[in-house]
Amino acid sequence: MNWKEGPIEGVVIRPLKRYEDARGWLAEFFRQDELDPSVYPVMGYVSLTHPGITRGPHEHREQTDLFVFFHGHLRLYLWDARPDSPTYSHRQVLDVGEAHPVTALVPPGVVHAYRNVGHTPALLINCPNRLYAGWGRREPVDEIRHENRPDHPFHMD
Ligand SMILES: Cc1cn([C@H]2C[C@H](O)[C@@H](COP(=O)(O)OP(=O)(O)O[C@H]3O[C@H](C)C(=O)[C@H](O)[C@H]3O)O2)c(=O)[nH]c1=O
Repeated sequence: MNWKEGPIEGVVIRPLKRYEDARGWLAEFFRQDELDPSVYPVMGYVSLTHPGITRGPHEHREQTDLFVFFHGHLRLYLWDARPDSPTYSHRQVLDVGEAHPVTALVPPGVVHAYRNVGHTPALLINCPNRLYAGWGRREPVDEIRHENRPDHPFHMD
């Protein structure tokens, strides 16, 4: 697969506005009056990733992720693997975290992964619009874990 660097339709990267004062800082990471109802979060989780570790590449069939990158130094990779997308075969790579705090809205079918390229653990918050394993954790997890496919085309340089 020949990936081309370029924007991916439906991916929205927004800088976090940090309200800083002598006590520290505060930043909003989503508001319903700034989101389409179809992607309103229904849950949230936080994960910590150690230096040098990669999470992904993963993909969802129905779920939209709303990632919040705000702590540590992560390199985010996105691949448009949707054959019917006008930006099919586009790839986006961006460094995010403490120095570049952002939210990243990632639609279903956009493959995503991130690597901790810093020297300290990195935190991530995700507020997806689907419950993990459905209501009461009774459904299959909506996730394709490409890292388990030796021949996957989602290479992170
Ligand atoms: C996501 C999630 C995971 N878990 C449990 C399942 C495992 O026992 C453990 C670690 O989960 P996982 O190995 O899926 O974590 P990652 O590899 O970081 O993947 C997560 O972050 C990447 C970026 C993705 O895109 C995945 O969809 C998301 O699962 O937490 C839960 O209990 N609830 C949850 O909402």
